[in-house]
Amino acid sequence: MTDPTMLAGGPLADRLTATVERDVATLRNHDVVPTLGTVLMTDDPTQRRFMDLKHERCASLGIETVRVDVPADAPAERCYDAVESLRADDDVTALFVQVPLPDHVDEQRVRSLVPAGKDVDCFTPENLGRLVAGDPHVVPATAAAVVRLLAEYDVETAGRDVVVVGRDAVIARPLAALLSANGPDGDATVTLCHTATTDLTAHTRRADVLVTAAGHPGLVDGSMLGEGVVVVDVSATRVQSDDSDSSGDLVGDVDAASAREPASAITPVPGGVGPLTMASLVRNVVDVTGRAAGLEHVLGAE
Ligand SMILES: Nc1nc2c(c(=O)[nH]1)N[C@@H](CN(C=O)c1ccc(C(=O)N[C@@H](CCC(=O)O)C(=O)O)cc1)CN2
Repeated sequence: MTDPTMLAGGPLADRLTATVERDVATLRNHDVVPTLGTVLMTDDPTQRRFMDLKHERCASLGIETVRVDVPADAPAERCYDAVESLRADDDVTALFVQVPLPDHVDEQRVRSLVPAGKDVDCFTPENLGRLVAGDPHVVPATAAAVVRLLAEYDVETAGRDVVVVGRDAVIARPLAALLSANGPDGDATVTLCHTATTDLTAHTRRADVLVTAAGHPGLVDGSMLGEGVVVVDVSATRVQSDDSDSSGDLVGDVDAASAREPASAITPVPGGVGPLTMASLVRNVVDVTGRAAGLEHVLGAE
């Protein structure tokens, strides 16, 4: 048995982040301050931590932030108001809404409130439509991270069967659009599996590349995989560890121990897609800021 290649996201994230750091300095030299406004409406500690990490990363790169946290049980209007205030704030150049939102919040309404020009997550109907039509204005951070990871590790997608487990509009659907698009990093035959899929194993077993984004630890194990599959685990769910003092372990959807045997390559959790998602997000912050200021041409120049 050969050990699978570990598709580590950290080194790729470091390279991408270095380009962001340079471009932030360039924008600031032109008196433009990239500023990310965020909205978080959850009590989930893992989601709160992801938001903390975003703000820490922005601060370390010279990106200003405005953070609005809304209690999960607050009226939905509080969420809409938060997005509207960031939308109206001229100092805020980029806007991000963390999902999932509570059930009583109308996510479609939130999507429509985000201005397309400040959207760093392909969250608005306009930007999602452009992406599906093959003319993306912005590529959502997690989907961008998966595509970059596959390309950087020379995982071929053209003509291959990619199975995505998940069907949300922030990660799974944009990813399916990108991987099935005509051209480099695309040309795959993509199947989306979800809770109503009758025989998940039949799909996962014939995948050349399996991407899981379901948020269900242990949903996929080694017995459900075909020989040589490339496994990209997007999910990161915190589960209680044996050590009751710790805050728990971060795990993906795939049981990594049993997946090692059939897989030819696999992303670690943590340390796989997550770090690259963060880097892609700050890249998007700089790109939308530069575009709005008419400074697109100076980005990436150094
Ligand atoms: N609107 C969106 N909401 C959410 C998305 C998204 O892409 N758009 N994805 C996740 C949260 N997320 C980004 O927003 C995110 C997830 C994971 C990480 C990360 O750095 N993970 C590290 C571990 C970090 C740790 O130590 O806890 C890793 O996997 O190595 C960053 C951002 C849900 N919501």
